[in-house]
Amino acid sequence: MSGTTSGFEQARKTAEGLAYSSGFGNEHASEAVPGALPIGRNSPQRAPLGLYAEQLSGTAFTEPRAHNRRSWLYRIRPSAAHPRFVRADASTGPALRGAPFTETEPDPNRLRWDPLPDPAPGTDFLDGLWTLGGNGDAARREGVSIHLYAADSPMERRVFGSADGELLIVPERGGLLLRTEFGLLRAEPGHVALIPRGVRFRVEPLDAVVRGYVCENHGRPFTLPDLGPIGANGLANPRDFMAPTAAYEDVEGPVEVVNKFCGTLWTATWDHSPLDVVAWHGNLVPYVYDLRRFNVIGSISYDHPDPSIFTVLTSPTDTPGLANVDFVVFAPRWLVGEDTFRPPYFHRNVMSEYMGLIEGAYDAKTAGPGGFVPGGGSLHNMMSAHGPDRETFERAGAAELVPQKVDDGLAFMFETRWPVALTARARDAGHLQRGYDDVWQGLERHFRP
Ligand SMILES: O=C(O)Cc1cc(O)ccc1O
Ligand SMILES: [Fe+2]
Repeated sequence: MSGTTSGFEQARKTAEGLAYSSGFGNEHASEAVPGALPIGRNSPQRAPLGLYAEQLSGTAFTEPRAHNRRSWLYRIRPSAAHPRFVRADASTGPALRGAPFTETEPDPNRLRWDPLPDPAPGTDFLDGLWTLGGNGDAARREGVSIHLYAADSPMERRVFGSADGELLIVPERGGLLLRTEFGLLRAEPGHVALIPRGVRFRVEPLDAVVRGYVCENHGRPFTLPDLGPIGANGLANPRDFMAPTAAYEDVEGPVEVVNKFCGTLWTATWDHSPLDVVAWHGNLVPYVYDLRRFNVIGSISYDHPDPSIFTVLTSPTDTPGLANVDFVVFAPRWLVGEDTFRPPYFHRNVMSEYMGLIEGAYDAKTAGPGGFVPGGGSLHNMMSAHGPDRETFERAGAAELVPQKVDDGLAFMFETRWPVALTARARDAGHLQRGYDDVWQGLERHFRP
């Protein structure tokens, strides 16, 4: 079916009033049929209601309890009952690529893209994935892949999952209904959805055209950052992360299951839907989070704090304090700094920064066509000098420093430990802006010794 009005209206109806279970990292539990969840044990001799018990591990069995993530799924058939996967041909996700990224040399230049072109009619979420680039190596479970998507059609009799990492989906235009093994999530622009590594799902657009960004995290699972002296509350509060409640598909007949594995896509046609989980419990679950619930903390005296203060989720590495990738949001907030240049400062950063815009404008960049626009993105790789454009610099240097509400936009950043190498497609894209460097032209010398 193509993206007909009735398609997304039906999906909207389904998405209305979805029930969620709240809390990041909790031991959640849910059953779609009473009695489906075994009590007091994970793997009884015979699971209730004739279901199969299956464990899904997101961390090694032996990782410390505080980091350990796993869930138990009670399903109509075990995932093991599937035919052989074969390499997907180029017609499946033709613009999707994986880490390691070797098509181009990492580029020290500041780069910016306009939004993806509209999808060809009949494009579903998976076919609509377009990889910008990334770093690390999916097989070594480190680094990230950065994708964008544009789609207009539901994934029908088609399910996707990435063995390469969890997927942080950031809708920018149009809502998504995510039908996952754990149940249904609705993600609208301003929300993010987090699908754990390997969890299978399919996407139905809730609007005629949907567009957004995806951070595929090959490293350790995203977690909430420590709060240190901030205290016990603040930034993204755990209770605002919503897990689905169990909902299953009892569908026989061919379903294409696509698996992203070590950077490439593999496909198999199953004789039933893998979204057949009737009950589950555990702490490895998908979430949806409303970025507007982010509790923004910043300076109430002077200076512009580093953007790490805006970290929603972090994927740690073995080096204390060093992230594989941080997901950072620039949410509505007050600026009150005295004798302070209030927008982001000029800087060169050892980390590499990919930024996107969900709506409105970003306070370091001039809005409007040819600028940093919703659906577009910028890449400032390791040590690339960047910061406010000329107009912003001049405006902020002359501004009267009264309290100012920044509430005209929602921007985000994937900040990652290694440079992002582009796909050839991203390097050669028609929507790559030429002349991005010019935004820093005309920053004249004012030095008067
Ligand atoms: O480059 C950017 O716009 C992101 C950013 C924001 C900020 O407030 C401080 C540093 C930084 O890298
Ligand atoms: Fe930056």
